[in-house]
Amino acid sequence: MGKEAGKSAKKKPASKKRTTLPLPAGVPAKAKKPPKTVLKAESRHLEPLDIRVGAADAGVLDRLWGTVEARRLSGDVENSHSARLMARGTAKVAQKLGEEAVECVIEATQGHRQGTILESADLLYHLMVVWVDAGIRPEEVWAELQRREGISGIAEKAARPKGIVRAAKTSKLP
Ligand SMILES: N=c1c2ncn([C@@H]3O[C@H](COP(=O)(O)OP(=O)(O)OP(=O)(O)O)[C@@H](O)[C@H]3O)c2ncn1[C@@H]1O[C@H](COP(=O)(O)O)[C@@H](O)[C@H]1O
Repeated sequence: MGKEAGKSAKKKPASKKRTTLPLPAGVPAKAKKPPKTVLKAESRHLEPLDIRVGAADAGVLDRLWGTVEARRLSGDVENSHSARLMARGTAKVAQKLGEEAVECVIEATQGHRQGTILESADLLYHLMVVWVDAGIRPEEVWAELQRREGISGIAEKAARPKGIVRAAKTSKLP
């Protein structure tokens, strides 16, 4: 067999992969199908309530912050868990937040709805202790959240100037 004939014999079968041809101007590109995990999350519906909610709303966070701040001012380490925790220093306060976050992650990953609610409450309590310890008022965080309202996370990330992101050594929101 000649050299050329050998080459053609070894020729791979034509790839079944579809090639994408450029679309004519004005024809919108077909939206890419989101990953399965995203579709699964989107298909989830709100479950019946696991906990009796009564008149509870997010205002409870403001009140909790106020209570923890009062405990900080009182310095009553005998009777207050919050005062005792803050007396152990910022590193301990932050460590507790991390631990509660991990516990919340475990419950959520395992799909334990009730456990996720309970761990979320622990997490938010310890977040309030972090804010009080750091001298942060809830309104400061609410204002930052409000500033971000309506800004798509994907669009915001795509719009970040790459050079600045590299210089700041962070990919977090500014
Ligand atoms: N929401 C909470 C809340 N959630 C959890 N915890 C306590 O957080 C602690 C977490 O327990 P852990 O064993 O994980 O932590 P730890 O006892 O510090 O143990 P170590 O990590 O030091 O080993 C428990 O003692 C819980 O009771 C809370 N303690 C208080 N609050 C709220 O804070 C208010 C003020 O509480 P005091 O500061 O205790 O008056 C209360 O009225 C509540 O509204």
